Amino acid sequence: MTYVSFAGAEKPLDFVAIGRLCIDLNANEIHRPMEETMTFTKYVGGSPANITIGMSRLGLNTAFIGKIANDQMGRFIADYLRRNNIATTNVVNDTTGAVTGLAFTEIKSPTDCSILMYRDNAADLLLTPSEVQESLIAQAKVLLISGTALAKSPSREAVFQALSYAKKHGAVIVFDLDYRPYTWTSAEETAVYYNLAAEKCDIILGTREEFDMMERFEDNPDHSDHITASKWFDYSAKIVIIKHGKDGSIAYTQDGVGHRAKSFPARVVKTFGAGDSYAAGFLYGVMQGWKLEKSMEFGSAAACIVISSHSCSDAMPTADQVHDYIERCNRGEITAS
Ligand SMILES: Nc1ncnc2c1ncn2[C@@H]1O[C@H](COP(=O)(O)OP(=O)(O)O)[C@@H](O)[C@H]1O
Ligand SMILES: O=C(O)C[C@@H](O)[C@H](O)C(=O)COP(=O)(O)O
Repeated sequence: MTYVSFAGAEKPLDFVAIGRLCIDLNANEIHRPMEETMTFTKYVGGSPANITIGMSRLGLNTAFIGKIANDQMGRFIADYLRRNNIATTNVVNDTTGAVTGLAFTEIKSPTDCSILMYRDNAADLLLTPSEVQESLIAQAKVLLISGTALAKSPSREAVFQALSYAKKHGAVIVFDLDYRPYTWTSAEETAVYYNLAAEKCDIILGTREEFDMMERFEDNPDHSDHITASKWFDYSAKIVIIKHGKDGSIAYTQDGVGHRAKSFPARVVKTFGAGDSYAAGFLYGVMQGWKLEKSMEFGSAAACIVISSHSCSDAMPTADQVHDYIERCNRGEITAS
């Protein structure tokens, strides 16, 4: 059964995301704390950027809407996007001297990872509503928004502007909750804006903890996934996915059915990047018209490939790599670390 309908060939662009374009600096010396880490490898980062890179690797026609610093880091990001066939016509250069957000990652063990973010005066949060190109969104089958871009004005208003263009032109709207507490000033403000945005979205993806944050004004004492998902079907949602890390994920649909996916075994290097690769793999599957379970399985396998690698963006797999991973797991050739 198809739960979401995507526009056909009349829309030339499969996927556009709005939000942050940043730099990941991933620790080279793994299995030690940040204090003892001396060298890092630079990659393009930022959750919506990673998802877009993932969609492009999977063969979809993609574009990005964002703002980059007018410096070497900004140029590195724009160049990387172009080399990955992501249209940058709506990637705007900052003119105020803002900088590129940095994410230093600490890899203490395969299960104990953290991120140290440098986000003061970050260019991505300065995108304005008037810089969002309606003509680009009009061509897109899917618009993906990410919660972190709602943390501050004017990026917050830019996202709401993009949402109204997407509604006007019939794009399927995907919300990856992508909650990063350090970007926000208060838990109340966070919940208010997340809920306002989620009302407008067709597909909502988040972890149990992210949905808990949104439910701070509501009654869900047992953290029930079913209760969480049900609320959104009174608005625009067709699919609500709650991710549970290694324990898999569950997708609810408007008919009240919960579709479950287990995770695959993985030789985990680090845990971050799982959600972004899962989102790319899942959305790719749904856009191919696959059943939800198969799309979720594909996302789960894509996640395993990324968490078994050093980077997030650069490790995003092709469709052949994901299919191959699933086959190898089914043959029992891959076991968990
Ligand atoms: N340790 C793991 N082993 C195998 N798969 C994992 C592991 N952690 C996450 N995944 C896969 O990635 C998906 C998303 O991971 P999750 O940690 O829930 O999201 P996020 O990275 O957004 O916090 C999971 O549903 C699962 O399929
Ligand atoms: O989103 C960021 O700014 C950092 C990412 O590039 C980073 O690699 C990461 O945290 C990925 O997050 P996840 O997929 O939600 O685990």
